[in-house]
Amino acid sequence: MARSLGRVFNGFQRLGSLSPMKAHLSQPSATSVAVRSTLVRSMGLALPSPFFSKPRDFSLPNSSWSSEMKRLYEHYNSQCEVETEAGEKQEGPWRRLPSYNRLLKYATGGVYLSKIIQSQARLFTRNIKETGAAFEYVLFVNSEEKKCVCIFQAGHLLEGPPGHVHGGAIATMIDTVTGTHATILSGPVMTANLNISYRSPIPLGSTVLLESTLDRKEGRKTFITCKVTSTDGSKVHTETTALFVSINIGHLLLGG
Ligand SMILES: CCCCC/C=C\C/C=C\C/C=C\C/C=C\CCCC(=O)SCCNC(=O)CCNC(=O)[C@H](O)C(C)(C)COP(=O)(O)OP(=O)(O)OC[C@H]1O[C@@H](n2cnc3c(N)ncnc32)[C@H](O)[C@@H]1OP(=O)(O)O
Repeated sequence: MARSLGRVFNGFQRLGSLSPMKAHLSQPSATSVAVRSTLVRSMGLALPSPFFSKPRDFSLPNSSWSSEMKRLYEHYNSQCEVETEAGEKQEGPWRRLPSYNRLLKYATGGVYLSKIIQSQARLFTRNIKETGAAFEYVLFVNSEEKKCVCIFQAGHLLEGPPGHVHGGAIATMIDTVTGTHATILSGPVMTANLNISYRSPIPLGSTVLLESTLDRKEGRKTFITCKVTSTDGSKVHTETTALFVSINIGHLLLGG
């Protein structure tokens, strides 16, 4: 079981460090086949087959996305693959992270894992089916700069103060972005501390940017900072420092 979960996190880390072009399009060297099959097993990146249905990737554009959300998506997505002077395509500085409503649902594994699969659990930010109603977001990672950006459109079900986004929903997105970033940087982690300063309210329905940056690593501890701003950067909504502690995944699930 722990080994299966390890594969999930390894797949996640590889998404942060390997080119999707390399993983999916290059000649099938032994390494790329191994990487690809790990990703397929652990992250549900399966190709259509009679035996598996393809999971929904929630981070792709849908009709609820505002023009600003789409514009920013295109801005980062266009930097995931760039063209050389010779006209060849190669990986760019950014990579889009796919997003599913269950981290473990598409992993294979032993008896203990199948019990988890049978449960009704869903990722908190991806459990509302109506598009645009709650958390619409997409993450891009820049391994070179050790940065992660998230374009987030807050739907009408996230209301806190009238007409504005609930502070807990904002914290959820900060935890999601910094937690994902820390996992890419350090493997399996748990949030130990989130320290959020709320500077200005976020209007409901608006699109904002979350920028997560590695501050430093000290042993098992990964320190990350995160800023939420308006999309033009002129308004700061929140400033956060976050601490993630590396864990043994088997220890977490067995409660030992
Ligand atoms: C299934 C895996 C879960 C992780 C998932 C994360 C990301 C997944 C990635 C992608 C998936 C997609 C989306 C993800 C979405 C959201 C991510 C959400 C992540 C969470 O939402 S997760 C839930 C909330 N989270 C908790 O439920 C944690 C409860 N907690 C504990 O489980 C323990 O508390 C733990 C493990 C944190 C540490 O326990 P431990 O026994 O392993 O280590 P220990 O206590 O010895 O601390 C070691 C060193 O950290 C320092 N330290 C510890 N805590 C500190 C604090 N608060 N402030 C300052 N320093 C602290 C110590 O001072 C020491 O420092 P030093 O070594 O220098 O002495």
